[in-house]
Amino acid sequence: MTERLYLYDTTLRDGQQTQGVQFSVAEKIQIAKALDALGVDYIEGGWPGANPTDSDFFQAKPQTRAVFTAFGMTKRAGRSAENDDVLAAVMNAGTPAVCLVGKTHDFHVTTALGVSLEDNLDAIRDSVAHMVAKGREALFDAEHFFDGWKANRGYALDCLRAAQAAGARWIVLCDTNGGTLPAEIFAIVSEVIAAGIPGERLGIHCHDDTGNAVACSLAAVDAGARQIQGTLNGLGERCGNASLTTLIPTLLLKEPYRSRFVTNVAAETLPQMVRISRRLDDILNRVPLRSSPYVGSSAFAHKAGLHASAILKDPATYEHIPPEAVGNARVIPMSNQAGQSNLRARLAEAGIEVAPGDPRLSRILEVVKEREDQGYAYDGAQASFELLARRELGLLPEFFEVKRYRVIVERRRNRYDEMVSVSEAVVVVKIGGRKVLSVSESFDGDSADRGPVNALSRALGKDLGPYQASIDDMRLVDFKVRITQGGTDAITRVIIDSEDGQGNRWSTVGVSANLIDASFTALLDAITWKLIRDGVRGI
Ligand SMILES: CC(=O)SCCNC(=O)CCNC(=O)[C@H](O)C(C)(C)COP(=O)(O)OP(=O)(O)OC[C@H]1O[C@@H](n2cnc3c(N)ncnc32)[C@H](O)[C@@H]1OP(=O)(O)O
Ligand SMILES: CC(=O)C(=O)O
Repeated sequence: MTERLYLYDTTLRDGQQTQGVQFSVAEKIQIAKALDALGVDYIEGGWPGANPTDSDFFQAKPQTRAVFTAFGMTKRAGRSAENDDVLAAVMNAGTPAVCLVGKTHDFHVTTALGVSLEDNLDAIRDSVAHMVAKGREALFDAEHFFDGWKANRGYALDCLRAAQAAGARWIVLCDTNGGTLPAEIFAIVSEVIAAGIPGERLGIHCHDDTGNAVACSLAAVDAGARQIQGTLNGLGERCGNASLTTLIPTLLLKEPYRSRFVTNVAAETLPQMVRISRRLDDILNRVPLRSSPYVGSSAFAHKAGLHASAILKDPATYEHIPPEAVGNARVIPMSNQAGQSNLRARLAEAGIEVAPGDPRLSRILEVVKEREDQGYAYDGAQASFELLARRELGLLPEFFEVKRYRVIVERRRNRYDEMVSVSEAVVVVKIGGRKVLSVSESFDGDSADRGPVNALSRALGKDLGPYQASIDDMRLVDFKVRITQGGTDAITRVIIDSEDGQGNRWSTVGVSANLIDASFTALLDAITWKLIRDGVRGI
């Protein structure tokens, strides 16, 4: 028989405690809607009263199927729950559920709160009873529970019992400092259940300080807890919380969870995981983590020749699930780890069929390996790889020839008498028999200079005659620089990501001892690849 497992999302509260993350009200609304579509049971929206954004968000929150939850802390000593203004702001948000964090580690009660152990028990009892009396579903986040258990298990348990007796629907065991390991979590949750707090009322809230938040959450479920708290992409204080982006596919696809439990997340929603994860990164303006389980762009990337060879025979040889199950895609990148199998797969993706054993395949592999030895990296720059292969196969048309280019960077005063930098680029290309000179400044008068590479990109893309229509919707979206060897022989590798109006995105690479030359090579590849993709004919 299957058992119900509840998912509680705290992206909008603990996720907002991530260093560098600050959601606006509009962003919180977008994320709440995405979480609701995903099917989590609870959405913790923030701490009303703690800051204007959270207060405004609770006023503007969307209608959701998920139970909307406001977060706060137990009442402070010396006043009743009824008269605590911080708690009143939380209750005034009017949510059907309220989650209050309270101390369960004796050391924190005496040191952080500076109150007696009995006063803290009163605060838990009184605050939970207050929520229940107001008709709210009450959750109690037992802060530092695992450390508290190890220091004084009798007291930690008394805190849970106080919340239980006052009517808390859920008692959530928090590994607040994130230092507890999975086996210990399993043992302690088992002992808590044996001590009389039923698993159907227990939740788990883990932090990832040892990289084990997901494993710890699963260990708590193995021991009997029936609610998991987590965040999208594992956002959260310090190293983050248990990632729901990892947990949800695990619970739905992996045994014993798949057969034992049912969650509110429908199997049909699973292929949305990559989209939801990337949407959050977009909102945060973060580059998605390639190595994220299930949803990262490398989660199904098969770089090594042995892997790629077997994958082409049967993907199950090196994949734990089909990538489509979570909305991801298989990638077989080219690099110096590759063999002919990677190469043929990549060429086929680019629409180039080459027969097995064709001697040109070995030649392309040799060139890739030689160039990677010089500092190129093709596994993150597939468009440059395709151009290299086409060149060796005689399939690269000539579009234009770069005769020369120049960039200057000048510091000068603007009209407000402020010192500003101005980058100016000149590019001369020959298209057919015609020479074209283009000049561009990456400065619009008053605002900040956008740099020499931006100026070069604008000059190169300014007038390419017959090709202009194809490149007009191109834009440079990311620029990464890496020094591949230090000292006076330093080599610079530049990777440029470009995008067009149809949302296609491609990466190109350039390498040189000179940053500008490396950038120019990558820019040139970006334009050439776009012309090829658009089926433009050469001169
Ligand atoms: C484990 C977690 O992550 S819980 C979530 C934590 N989240 C946050 O802290 C973000 C939102 N917090 C805030 O905006 C502010 O801290 C506020 C508005 C809640 C409080 O601000 P301030 O009144 O200025 O207090 P400050 O932040 O300096 O300190 C927290 C106070 O709460 C007390 N406190 C901490 N936990 C609890 C608790 N569970 N119950 C009652 N009081 C508590 C502390 O002892 C401290 O009191 P003190 O000032 O008398 O020493
Ligand atoms: C409540 C919470 O966020 C914690 O204890 O980590």
